[in-house]
Amino acid sequence: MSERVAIRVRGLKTAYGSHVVHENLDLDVCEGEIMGIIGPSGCGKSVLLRAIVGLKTPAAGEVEVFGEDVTGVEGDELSRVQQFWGIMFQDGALFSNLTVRENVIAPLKEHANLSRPFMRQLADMKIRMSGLETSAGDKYPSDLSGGMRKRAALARAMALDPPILFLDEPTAGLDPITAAGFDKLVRDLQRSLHLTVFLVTHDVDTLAATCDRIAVLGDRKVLAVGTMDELRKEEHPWIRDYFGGPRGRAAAAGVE
Ligand SMILES: Nc1ncnc2c1ncn2[C@@H]1O[C@H](COP(=O)(O)OP(=O)(O)OP(=O)(O)O)[C@@H](O)[C@H]1O
Repeated sequence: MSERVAIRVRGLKTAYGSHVVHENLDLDVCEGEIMGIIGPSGCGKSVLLRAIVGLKTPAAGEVEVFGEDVTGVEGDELSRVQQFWGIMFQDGALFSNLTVRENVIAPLKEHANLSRPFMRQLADMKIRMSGLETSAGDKYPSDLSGGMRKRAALARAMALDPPILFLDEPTAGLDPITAAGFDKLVRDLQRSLHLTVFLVTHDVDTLAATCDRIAVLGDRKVLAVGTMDELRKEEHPWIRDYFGGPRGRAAAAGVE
């Protein structure tokens, strides 16, 4: 992890009508780190992700990515800055009428002017990097298991070799063994490609296995940021319950 900030959020406010989700939220994610984002259900983890990647326009505040102001960018400008990141949405959000290969090719078609055979080669490489057989490229999302769909979604998120990955609850709905395999994949890819990863999760095992630091959201802002060991010393009741509960203790024991 470097000291260079990959994602800088300052004074962020987001709202849906009169419902304010974030207010005066600050967060720095350093280049080359996996930052876990946790917090109670409905506290605004996914909305924060959406605000950073331009899918939710902030009511106030700024978002910078690699020093570039990306707040509220639109049109061609949005299309350009979108190449900084790949996103894996909570439900995978694969196009059900396209094969896995065509799903991975979709962002290449949109953002890169490449020949069809080259796009195919690149897509197959990403499919293999995600731990799937090349033959999975011919399958439709409905033909895959939940774990394979997640890998296919990760392959698509990596299609354009983005330096940043946004992962929204990547292990939700997976059995513990499949989830652990996915955690390892994320960690291995992050290390080998020096990715910056913004990872929204409820899964304390995922935090323990993958994250360098963790940001806890609550009360419309970031309550605390730190390593798991640092956060375990926090007095905030939700943080104490999260890390001090049976699951938190079991995850901690697993990494000791
Ligand atoms: N499109 C929308 N319209 C109105 N309100 C929304 C919309 N999207 C999110 N919200 C509200 O914003 C708040 C934060 O939602 P968000 O999905 O970010 O929570 P979360 O922390 O990711 O929750 P979870 O852990 O349950 O996935 C919630 O109160 C939610 O109802």
